[in-house]
Amino acid sequence: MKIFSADQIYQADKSTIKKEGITSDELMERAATQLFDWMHSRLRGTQVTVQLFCGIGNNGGDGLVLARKLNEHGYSIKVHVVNYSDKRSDDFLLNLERLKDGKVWPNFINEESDLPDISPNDIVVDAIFGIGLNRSPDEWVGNLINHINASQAFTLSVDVPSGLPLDRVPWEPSFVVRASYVLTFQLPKLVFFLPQTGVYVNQWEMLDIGLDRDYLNRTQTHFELIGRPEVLPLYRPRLKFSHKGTYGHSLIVGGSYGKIGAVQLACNSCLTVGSGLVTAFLPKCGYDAMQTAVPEVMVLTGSRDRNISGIEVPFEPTVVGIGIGIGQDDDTVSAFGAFLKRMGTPMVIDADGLNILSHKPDMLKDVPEMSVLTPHPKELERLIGKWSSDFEKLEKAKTFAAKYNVVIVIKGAHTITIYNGKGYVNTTGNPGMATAGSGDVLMGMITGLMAQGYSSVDAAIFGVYLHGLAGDLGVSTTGYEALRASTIIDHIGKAYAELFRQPEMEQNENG
Ligand SMILES: NC(=O)C1=CN([C@@H]2O[C@H](COP(=O)(O)OP(=O)(O)OC[C@H]3O[C@@H](n4cnc5c(N)ncnc54)[C@H](O)[C@@H]3O)[C@@H](O)[C@H]2O)[C@@H](O)CC1
Ligand SMILES: Nc1ncnc2c1ncn2[C@@H]1O[C@H](COP(=O)(O)OP(=O)(O)O)[C@@H](O)[C@H]1O
Ligand SMILES: [K+]
Repeated sequence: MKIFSADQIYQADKSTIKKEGITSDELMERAATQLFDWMHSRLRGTQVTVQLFCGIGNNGGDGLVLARKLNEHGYSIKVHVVNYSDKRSDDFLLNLERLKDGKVWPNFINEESDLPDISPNDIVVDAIFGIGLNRSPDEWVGNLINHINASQAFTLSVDVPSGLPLDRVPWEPSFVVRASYVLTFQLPKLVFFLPQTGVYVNQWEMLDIGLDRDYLNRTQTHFELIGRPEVLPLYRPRLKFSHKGTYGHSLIVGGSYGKIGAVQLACNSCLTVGSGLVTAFLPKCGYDAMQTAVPEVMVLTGSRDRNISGIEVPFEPTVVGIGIGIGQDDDTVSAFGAFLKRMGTPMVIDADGLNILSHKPDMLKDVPEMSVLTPHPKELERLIGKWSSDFEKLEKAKTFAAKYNVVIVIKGAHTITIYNGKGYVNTTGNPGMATAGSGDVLMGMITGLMAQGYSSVDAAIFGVYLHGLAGDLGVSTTGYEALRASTIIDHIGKAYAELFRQPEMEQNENG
């Protein structure tokens, strides 16, 4: 699903209004009716006080329409207009009149006003600022936002948490509503998924307000949200008359004394994701452990006991995964550099492989094009330099990926795969996966997918999604703390199955 910018969302609004021949207040009515239906279907008339904080733009207008509908259905409401500007929008003014026609008289909050009491049992509707925010809220508005945050009331934000801009980090982090729930109009917003801005959103949901499909379909975006509908078409089915050669021969190069486990995990996940053959290249000390732990994997060793030197393999691998646990000894670094020079086919490079590239940027020119680099944030920083915000991080990663024609997988909650100026934001995974070795599992999976013929970009996007899904399925049996990297591997098969599971409703309808 595409992730649109604020400007593009305004265009979508305009285009919808023009195409359907409706007025902008009709679109607002439609949007706010969705908000009301969502609340009403959950509250079912419960006598709780709903305090609505409405700005003076269209986000505030949505809040006013919602207030009118709640009032019409007998809910106990208090409406506050946060009077932060004289430039009230037409649809705000129209709906203010309609609210007054229903005998609801809002409380106007100005700079001098006392802050209203909010009980922890109230429901707060936050409709102060929407996607039109373009500078820091004034201090008194920020103080009101702090007051809402301190209330402990359930806070439902309309479209976006107020104070959160769509294209940068907040000017003042404390002047942003911490939303319990965000009901966002139709389209996901990038800020929900970035570490610096996602913290303001606990849960979120999209409400379809019927924006012009043609506009949405034809407009190109810089980011895309990756869910099941996006990964299913990438899946490459196993063919009846295939054999192990059909699914490629992966070479996993890694390990040093005390870090052989990383290679075991990567080889195991590479096999489990479907690579036809897997060979590990290790220092000698890993031989017995590897042969015992994963019998399906073939093992080659270098000449040294405790670390990798001269990487020689007597076959042409379909794809190479390299870097986990290799350390940065001088002879390992030169073996890695020589190997990069020799290999022409795309690789998956992780961990110390990336750290070596950061220390020896000359080697970057030898990285085969279309290789996949899988840094966690620290490794990324070493590679592309420091950034001042998540937005700059993404821009720098895009520039780097374009310069070397590689795919960059920025790991974390909502891993983002960067290629060709675009970012693919993953939706699976959970904090249980913040555990030793889960990155090794991912690198094995991406390698194993490339071995089977997935392109580098598809392997990265599909692999990241499947890895997160396996983690989500794993966590349902172990809980967050006890999830181990091996549990993720144990659930790769179930994750594939889950991709093709019919949703329960469809099953019921069909049977
Ligand atoms: N996108 C859609 O499809 C729809 C959007 N609607 C609503 O419209 C919202 C956008 O409305 P607006 O464009 O009126 O913008 P907002 O309601 O977010 O903000 C109102 C105005 O305040 C001004 N402003 C920005 N930052 C400020 C600050 N720090 N202090 C004081 N004033 C500031 C700006 O001029 C801005 O236009 C959306 O978030 C959504 O809630 C819905 O009504 C209908 C459909
Ligand atoms: N909070 C989180 N939510 C979702 N996924 C996470 C979270 N923390 C880590 N992960 C995932 O776990 C993996 C961790 O990789 P990495 O840091 O390289 O671990 P290691 O080096 O121990 O193998 C990445 O795929 C990352 O996306
Ligand atoms: K809001």
